[in-house]
Amino acid sequence: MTSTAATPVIDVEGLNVRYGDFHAVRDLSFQVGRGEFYALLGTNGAGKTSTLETIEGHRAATSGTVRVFGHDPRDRRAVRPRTGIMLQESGFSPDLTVRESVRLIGSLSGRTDRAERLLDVVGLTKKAGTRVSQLSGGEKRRLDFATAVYGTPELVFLDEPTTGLDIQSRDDLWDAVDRLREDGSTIILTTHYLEEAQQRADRIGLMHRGVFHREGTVSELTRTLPATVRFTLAASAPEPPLPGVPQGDGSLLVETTSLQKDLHVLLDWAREHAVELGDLQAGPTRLDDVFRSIGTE
Ligand SMILES: Nc1ncnc2c1ncn2[C@@H]1O[C@H](COP(=O)(O)OP(=O)(O)OP(=O)(O)O)[C@@H](O)[C@H]1O
Repeated sequence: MTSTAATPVIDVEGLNVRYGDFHAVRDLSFQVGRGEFYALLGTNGAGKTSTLETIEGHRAATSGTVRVFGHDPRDRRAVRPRTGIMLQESGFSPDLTVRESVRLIGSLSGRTDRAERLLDVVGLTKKAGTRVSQLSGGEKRRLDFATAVYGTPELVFLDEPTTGLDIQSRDDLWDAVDRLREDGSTIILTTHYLEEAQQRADRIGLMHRGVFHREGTVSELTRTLPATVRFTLAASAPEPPLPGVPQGDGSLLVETTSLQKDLHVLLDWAREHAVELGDLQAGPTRLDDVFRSIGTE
């Protein structure tokens, strides 16, 4: 889904956040529609946390308007029952058990759910009676997720949700997010694992120094940067049809904005001349490349 619904779940207009003289978020505007998966990404210090804290109702905007479900996010009674938040650092009481933590934090949300269901979702059933102080870092993260999605909130904030999780736990978490989406939840993700956002987000806001460097779907973000084709040629091979830049490892690197067309040209040429393209690799533009381009533009 790429379009925002008529009434956005999140509506940010001309948001500014200042810390004294420092202007951390500058005239930021964006909307997130019902059921969308939106990733807010950016360089260190870009203003993501300042923006999210304002949307979550934890921080007042210096100027501009922020609406969540059409309400001021600091109107906790209107917004909190519809929202689940997985922060980077949890505030669990170390003496409570896993089950007690889910029940306590879940009950504060005003929603209903079953702690056993959530513990099963995050693979903590066997740890239900364990005290939080005895959980590993990854287990605490899974508990964070369980409490954030208690009662299937309409809007879920996931702040670096997979940090510290092993591959199986990551896959399980993303499966659970898929199920939330099937139930219609809107997801806001921040992460430094760009491939997670690239694979899953409907739209991405890429922040740098308080503004959007780019905003749009993954293909809108990557479209303007070239993809790459890399290969080696025998010394006796004729001149290839695409200009390649020799690399230190002896390969040739071709940058292209029409990957499929240029690959055809190259493969047709290789067949025609019976040339072998050694170690052939073709890579689409990735979000990492867009990030790297921030420093060069
Ligand atoms: N309470 C504060 N007082 C003064 N400056 C602050 C405060 N909080 C954040 N800043 C500054 O505002 C800028 C944006 O910070 P913010 O935490 O929103 O960025 P971020 O995009 O979340 O960064 P990161 O990816 O490094 O976590 C940074 O330069 C930061 O130093």
